[in-house]
Amino acid sequence: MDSILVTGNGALSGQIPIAGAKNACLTLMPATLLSEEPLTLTNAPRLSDIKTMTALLQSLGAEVSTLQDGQVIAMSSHDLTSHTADYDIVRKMRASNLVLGPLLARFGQAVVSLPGGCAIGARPMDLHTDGLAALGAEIELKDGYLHAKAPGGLKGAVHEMRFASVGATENIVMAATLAKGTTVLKNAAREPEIVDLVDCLRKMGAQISGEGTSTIEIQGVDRLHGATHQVVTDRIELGTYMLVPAICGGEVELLGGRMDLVGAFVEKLDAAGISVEETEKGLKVCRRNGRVKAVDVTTEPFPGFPTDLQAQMMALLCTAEGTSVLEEKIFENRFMHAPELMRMGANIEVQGGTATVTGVEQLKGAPVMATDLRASVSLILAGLAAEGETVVSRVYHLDRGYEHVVRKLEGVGAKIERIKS
Ligand SMILES: CC(=O)N[C@H]1[C@@H](OP(=O)(O)OP(=O)(O)OC[C@H]2O[C@@H](n3ccc(=O)[nH]c3=O)[C@H](O)[C@@H]2O)O[C@H](CO)[C@@H](O)[C@@H]1O
Ligand SMILES: C=C(OP(=O)(O)O)C(=O)O
Repeated sequence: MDSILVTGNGALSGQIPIAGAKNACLTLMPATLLSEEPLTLTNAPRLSDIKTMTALLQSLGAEVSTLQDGQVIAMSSHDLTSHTADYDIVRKMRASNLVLGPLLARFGQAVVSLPGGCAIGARPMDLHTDGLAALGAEIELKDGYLHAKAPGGLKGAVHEMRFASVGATENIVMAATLAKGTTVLKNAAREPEIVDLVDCLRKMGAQISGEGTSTIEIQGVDRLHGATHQVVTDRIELGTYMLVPAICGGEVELLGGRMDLVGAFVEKLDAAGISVEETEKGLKVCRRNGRVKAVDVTTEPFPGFPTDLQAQMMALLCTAEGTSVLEEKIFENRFMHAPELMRMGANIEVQGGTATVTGVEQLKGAPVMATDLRASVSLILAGLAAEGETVVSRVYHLDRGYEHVVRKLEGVGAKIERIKS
């Protein structure tokens, strides 16, 4: 298994291009199942998760090809040969469950493995199935698989979710595009990836309003057609690289960065003494003066502070002046990076969903292990700021969500290399 060697190298400056969003692309790809005409995505990120979704769609009989070094994904679901998302694929990647809504809507049947849990916590699907049942689907659990059918087609309904789940919103909205009549989804998720999905569905002929708010209304149509759509900027990759000058010093411009994607995160950076400025090409970030200040952070659904940036923010706060309290409210087990950061000299106490971080003057390089996607990049950030060498093992987690991480960080002066095993 490959590892990454990082050697602390002081302040880092330059530009980093930001890719299309993994979490948007992984919901846009299953949208191809809603139409027999081709769907083309541009600005796709080059990630192993995208390859996993490609394999899943191909296992259903869809044609998927990647062009322009993986940045364009051309898909066609004219004839499908299967309606089953196999456990072997779903257990690798929870986003596989996003084929449920589209398959059910267009074919009236779907068999999708439950994802089970992962390193960060449980990944239940009750909110997805409750919403689809409200649209008339009959769903039962057999052998670890959800067997869903809607022989007479789905019917629009008013449905309120008890929690604004991103995945459930995506499945329900996609299913409702082909349902008979109007669906009103209340307490819907407001994440930019939902807005991007709705933009794409609208290009395919769907009639939807209210995306980006808590109430989304979908007027079902008989069929959707082909479209071409550009994947929105990855706000999590953006936030991650915004932390490079914050933790190391220097000034970095994030090409393609947008303030509206990272509002709550920028507020916390500002309180910590980091300046973020809009430029013609994106966002420019640098430390205002001296050491970063401690700040308290609570993860929340959008527009709150994202759970997917909590591990990276913790790496920064390990070096801050004072004590910060981080509360993780989305996933019950998302502090696996804390003990690894402590191997680098960080002072962190974890109790349940709360981590108390008292900043230290200097982190020290160490061999550490990535336990999940965002944990792995938090260890790289810590390694960039640490004295000496840090070796991050199990980097296959990183490949799920960060394209060309070595090249991007070398571009701003980091000493980083991938060690092939
Ligand atoms: C609200 C939130 O921050 N969602 C994040 C979540 O999306 P993802 O779609 O994976 O998860 P959800 O938005 O559904 O929310 C997660 C929370 O809801 C609970 N839950 C979810 C579905 C369900 O049917 N029943 C249920 O109880 C989960 O146990 C968890 O506590 O992970 C993605 C990858 O990290 C992030 O990009 C999303 O921003
Ligand atoms: C945890 C993540 O992804 P997934 O939900 O696909 O596991 C993530 O993007 O940080």
